Amino acid sequence: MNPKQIAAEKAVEYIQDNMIVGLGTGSTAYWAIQSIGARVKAGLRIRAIATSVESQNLAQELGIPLVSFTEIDEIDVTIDGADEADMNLQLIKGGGGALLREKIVAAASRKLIIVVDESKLVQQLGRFDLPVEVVPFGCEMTLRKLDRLGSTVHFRTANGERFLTDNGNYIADCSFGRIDDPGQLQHHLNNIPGVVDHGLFLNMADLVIAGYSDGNVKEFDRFN
Ligand SMILES: O=C(CO)[C@H](O)[C@H](O)COP(=O)(O)O
Repeated sequence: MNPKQIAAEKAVEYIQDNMIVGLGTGSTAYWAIQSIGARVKAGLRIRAIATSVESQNLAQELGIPLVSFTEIDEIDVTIDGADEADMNLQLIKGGGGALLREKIVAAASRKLIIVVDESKLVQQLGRFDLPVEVVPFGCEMTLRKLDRLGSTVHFRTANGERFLTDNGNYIADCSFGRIDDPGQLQHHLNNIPGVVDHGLFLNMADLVIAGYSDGNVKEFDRFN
């Protein structure tokens, strides 16, 4: 079994009948959705809310009942991936471009479980370029402001075009190098008009579950 699948299947053990479940996005969350789908088929009764069109489509294909925020105001548990997780459970997310919906869902969740393979565990955030979602209007100006924060920035592309998020925005991938003070960077990013949100998920994760290539799985919580 691959390490992403090992971590994802461990996380799905936390799901119980009658829960509202947040479905993450990406190749690790994919395995969690597959495993939830199998449990639903076997009789598990849950309702889910997806963080992207891609995950929503997959959930529908697997027969997982979906809800929207008009019907609920709290999510019991969300299982999502990450691009980096440090030992304080601070994260970089957004490699798949779904960071805005992921953050809305994470912020509405009583428990956020992050599933990764061992390569995502880092001493310090910053090796992975930080994805920042920006509104198309004035985006060149917004890019300059991101650049002035000390990053090397470029717009993400897909098939030769600027990548568009599910919300119709662009992603600026920002290389800051080692991020010594994620809280301060978050503060600066939140103050740039045109920045919708960014991939720093600080003090949000309750548990990180890491899968290893030797078949092991480890759980890290806030107090490790
Ligand atoms: O934040 C994300 C999508 O926006 C993903 O969770 C993150 O990029 C990890 O993806 P993967 O599990 O495919 O490595």
